[in-house]
Amino acid sequence: MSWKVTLPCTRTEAEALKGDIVAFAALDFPPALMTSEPDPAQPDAWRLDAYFEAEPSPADIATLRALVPSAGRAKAAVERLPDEDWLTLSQAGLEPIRAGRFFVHTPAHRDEVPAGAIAFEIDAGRAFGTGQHETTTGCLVALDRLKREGAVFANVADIGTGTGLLAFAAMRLWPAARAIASDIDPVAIEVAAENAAINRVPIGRGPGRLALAVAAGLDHRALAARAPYDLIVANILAGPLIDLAPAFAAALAPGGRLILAGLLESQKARVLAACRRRGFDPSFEIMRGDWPTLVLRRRARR
Ligand SMILES: C[S@@+](CC[C@H](N)C(=O)[O-])C[C@H]1O[C@@H](n2cnc3c(N)ncnc32)[C@H](O)[C@@H]1O
Repeated sequence: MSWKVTLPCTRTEAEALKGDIVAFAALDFPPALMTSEPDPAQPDAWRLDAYFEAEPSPADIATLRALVPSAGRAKAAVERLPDEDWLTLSQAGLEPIRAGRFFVHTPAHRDEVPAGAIAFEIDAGRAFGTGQHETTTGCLVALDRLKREGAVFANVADIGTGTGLLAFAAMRLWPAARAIASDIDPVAIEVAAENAAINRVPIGRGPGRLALAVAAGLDHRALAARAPYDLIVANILAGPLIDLAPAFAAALAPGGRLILAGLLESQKARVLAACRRRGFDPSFEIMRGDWPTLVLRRRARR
């Protein structure tokens, strides 16, 4: 059984909430959230729809209400849905994303892959990373730029992999690399494995293969055993990224690259300072909305 909560909102609010951004960035309870375009007959009637697996509590509704201040005291419509696939519902509105050479789409847009694109079909289901969020597209564009600049990576880690998308992208760009994708959330690793199968990403240990691990940060035997890496990607949040800076420095080879996302522009200086202290120099930055993606290089000497 699933539940749907609907609140009115403005177009600006709806656009800010589109996709999976909210489920990850603002809420501890990740309902599937989507904003709905208005009925053509009522072009100003935008609304926020949030799908829950269990009956939403008054606190859940209050949290949603805070996301759309224009709703004011408008009554939230709470609807109990028949046994539909609420995850499919939540993804139905996701348009494909282009980021660099990448094209990321849900099963509904399988037939729209442009010629020459590096395409991934991502069934986000219970994990973050449909490609809709600026932090994910920022990382995809950063990977694409590194490839265009001639970087070659043979040993890659994607920390906080969610759906697995960034690890898959790195493996398409550097097919001979061995890669490991980890997440603190075991469900994300299940989803990443499912997406690997959908996208024919070989799972395993050797070159050209992807290993998966449930781990907090780099704290896992498999992650330690594979170090030093020449590329680490981590789209998490500013706080954990700062905490992980020493571990990133220890796990990266001199000259190795670090791609960081999940921080807001206002948090960038703190993240950069933590990385500089640990022996990283900034290489370049990709800005998407309020979300910078930082690309850094580990100095030969710290
Ligand atoms: C913003 S999502 C990024 C997903 C995907 N990499 C992308 O770019 O779309 C962050 C992911 O990091 C995971 N995560 C959060 N803290 C973590 C930590 N300390 N170690 C490993 N994974 C973590 C979350 O479970 C979540 O799947």
